[in-house]
Amino acid sequence: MGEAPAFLVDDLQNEPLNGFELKNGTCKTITTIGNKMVRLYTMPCYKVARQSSAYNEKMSLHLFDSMSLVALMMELCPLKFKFLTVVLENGQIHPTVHGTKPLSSKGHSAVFLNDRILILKKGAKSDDQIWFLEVDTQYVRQQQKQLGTEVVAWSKGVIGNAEKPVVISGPSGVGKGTLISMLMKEFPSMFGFSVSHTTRAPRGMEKDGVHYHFTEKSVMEKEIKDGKFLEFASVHGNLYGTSVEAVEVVADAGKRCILDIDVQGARSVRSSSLEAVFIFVCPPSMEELEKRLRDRGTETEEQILKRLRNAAAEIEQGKSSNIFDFILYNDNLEECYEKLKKLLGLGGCVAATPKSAALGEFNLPLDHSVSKIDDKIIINCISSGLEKESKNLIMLDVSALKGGAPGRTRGLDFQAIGSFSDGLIGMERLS
Ligand SMILES: Nc1nc2c(ncn2[C@@H]2O[C@H](COP(=O)(O)OP(=O)(O)O)[C@@H](O)[C@H]2O)c(=O)[nH]1
Ligand SMILES: Nc1ncnc2c1ncn2[C@@H]1O[C@H](COP(=O)(O)OP(=O)(O)O)[C@@H](O)[C@H]1O
Repeated sequence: MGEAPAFLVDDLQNEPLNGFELKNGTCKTITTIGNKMVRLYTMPCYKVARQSSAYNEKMSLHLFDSMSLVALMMELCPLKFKFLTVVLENGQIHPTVHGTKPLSSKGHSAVFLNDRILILKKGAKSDDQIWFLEVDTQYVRQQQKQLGTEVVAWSKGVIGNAEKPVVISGPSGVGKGTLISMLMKEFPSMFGFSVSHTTRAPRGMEKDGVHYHFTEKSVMEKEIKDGKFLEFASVHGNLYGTSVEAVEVVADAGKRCILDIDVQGARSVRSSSLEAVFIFVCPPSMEELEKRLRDRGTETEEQILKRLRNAAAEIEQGKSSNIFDFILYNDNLEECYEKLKKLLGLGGCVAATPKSAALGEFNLPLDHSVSKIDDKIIINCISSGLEKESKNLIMLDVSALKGGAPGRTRGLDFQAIGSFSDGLIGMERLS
């Protein structure tokens, strides 16, 4: 994060170009988005001789196209290449770049989609082929307003949709962790836990990367500034937060994500673009809550008292705010668990199989051309056989995009719509 992207943004008045222009074999893709002109540079077969002795062995001479070149230059010598900056009006600025940028590829095609650019990486693996560079989306505009700088944001494109994540909140000691563990144990292939970051110290049995990502306050604050977090809050004197990646990796694995976060975090998620189911867990009484906290034996007396003080306010907010879709009373554990399953649609004996969010097999060959008709991107894949050249047409539907930067852009759909060779178009060759 924080690097400048591989394009220039010019003032429109300098070169009034409307719409989208993709010049095959030339060095750039030009498009206008909002009040910016975006040029995506491609430099096929650009020769890079490594100067730095530290890298001599690994990469003395390479042929790079734009994306691999850019990826490497940003990593190895970011200051030397001015084209890795955004130019606005008369001045140059380095935009804040959110999201994870694509790694190197053998080339790319780009398609303009009003507020963002769709990038198809050539020869990449099926789960790494489709990327979006957001230039004027709601997320980008929000971030620009907040940060007071130009912002662009990367997100990876994913075929299909993920199931709505489940946000579970409630006071400390109410039984959230216990209920979540039961769910994950009974439905291991269906649910995945969003591993939060926290600045609190690990408890005896807690493992870094499993229960939490234990981190330093200064590190977490920097990552929050870089846009890595979906939400964060100060809870019981420590910083807690859900990284964008923590939720996306669960959905990438085709699982439904469960978030155990406090009421402030739930409120932030509610007002974010992430659609989720919100559940608040209440104790049967404050006395029972205190008993559970004390019996758990993981906190000092001071910490217990702090958690109990915060509990009353949390319960009031949980019940009265319109953040939560459901309120569950955790009196008898088994009964509460059954209710939880029911409201997640798991009431019957057989649990529904989650829809896999993983990418289907979609291999974009090096040789292809791209065109756009409304919300459909038509990719014309050309492959040369022994005797003749054949072409396959793939349609990528971008009409139902969901999510987006700085995480994943979901809701993509693709279909093979035909093939043609010898000038005949159709699913079958006519004889
Ligand atoms: N906002 C927010 N709250 C979190 C996150 N992770 C955990 N929490 C909340 O922080 C509070 C304290 O969590 P923890 O220290 O594990 O204690 P416990 O709830 O007593 O087990 C709980 O209310 C959690 O739901 C997070 O990523 N974001
Ligand atoms: N319904 C229940 N009845 C009695 N004890 C419970 C119940 N639910 C959870 N507990 C116990 O209460 C303690 C706190 O539960 P935990 O899941 O750690 O809470 P939280 O994650 O909300 O802080 C644990 O020792 C757990 O075994």
